[in-house]
Amino acid sequence: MLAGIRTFISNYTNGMYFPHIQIIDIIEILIITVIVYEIMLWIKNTKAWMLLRGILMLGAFILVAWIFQMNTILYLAKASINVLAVAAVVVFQPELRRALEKLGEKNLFSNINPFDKNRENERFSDETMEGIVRACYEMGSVCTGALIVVEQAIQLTEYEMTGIELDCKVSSQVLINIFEHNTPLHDGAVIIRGNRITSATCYLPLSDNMTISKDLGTRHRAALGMSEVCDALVIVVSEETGLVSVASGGRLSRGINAEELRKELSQIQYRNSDPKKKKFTIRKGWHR
Ligand SMILES: Nc1ncnc2c1ncn2[C@@H]1O[C@H](COP(=O)(O)OP(=O)(O)OP(=O)(O)O)[C@@H](O)[C@H]1O
Repeated sequence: MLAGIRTFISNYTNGMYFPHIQIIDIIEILIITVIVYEIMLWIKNTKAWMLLRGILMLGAFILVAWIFQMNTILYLAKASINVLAVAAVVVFQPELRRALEKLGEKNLFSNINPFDKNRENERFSDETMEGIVRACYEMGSVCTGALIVVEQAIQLTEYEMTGIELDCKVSSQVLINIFEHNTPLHDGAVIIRGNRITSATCYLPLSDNMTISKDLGTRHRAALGMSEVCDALVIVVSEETGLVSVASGGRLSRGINAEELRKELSQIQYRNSDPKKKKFTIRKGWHR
C-alpha cells in the first residue's frame, strides 16, 4: 500500500525541481510579503492608486501595440518610459515623502519595552487634553470656528512660521480667547506642541481631495490637507454647524462627540502608542 502511494507520487514528481528551503528563506518570504502588503496599502490609500490604474491602462495599450506590431507606438513608449518615471516621482513627491516619514516614525523596539510608557514618553498631559476637549465643545456650542493642530513626531516649524509666535500653556480659556470672533489671533490655525501653544494664525496646506463633501469649506479642507502632509491630529470646530471634526492621516471624521475626541487625543498622548489601536474609534463611516 505504502509502496503504491510512493510510486504514485514519484510518477508525478519525477524530474521536478524542489529547492532546499531554509529558515532564512522563510524569513525572507515573510519580509517581502509585509513589504508588498504595505506598498499595496499605500497605493490604495493615496493618489498612487490612480497612478497604478494609469500604468495598467498604458501597459494594456502597449500590449495591444506589441501584438499588432505597431512599431512607431512601441518606439515612442520605449523612448518616453524614463521621462514618465521621473514625472511620476515629481507628481507623487508629497506621497513618497509622507511614506518615508511614516517609515521613520515607526519605532520597532519601543513596544517591546513595558517600562517605556512613563511620563517622559508623554506628549501632553491629561490637563492639556481636557483643556482642548472643553474648549472645542464650548466653542462648538456657540458656533465659534476653530482649527487646532496637535503636533506628533513630525515637527511643524515650517507651518508655525506662517503664523504669530506664541508660547503659552494650553488651557480651554486661552483657546477660546484665541478663536474669539474679531480678535487678532482668531483667523487660521493654532499649533500645539506638548502642553504649549506655539503659534496662532497659521496657514495650513489645503487638500485637493476631490471626494470631500462639497458643503465643507476651506477650514475643513485645510485640516484635511495638513493631515495629508504630516502625522498631526487636526481638530476643526465648524463656525456654521458647531460640529467638531478630526482629521488624521488624510481622513476626516465629522461630528464626533467629546468622548471620541478624548479617545483620539489619548491615542497620541504617548509617543509609543500603537497606531493600529487608533482604528477602533473614529474610522466608522463619517469619512466623506
Ligand atoms: N489654509 C488655511 N489655513 C488655516 N486656516 C484656514 C485656511 N483656510 C481657511 N482657514 C480658516 O477657515 C476660515 C474660513 O472657513 P470656511 O467658512 O471657508 O470653512 P468651512 O470649512 O466652511 O468652516 P465652517 O464650517 O467653520 O464655516 C478662515 O477664516 C480661516 O480662519
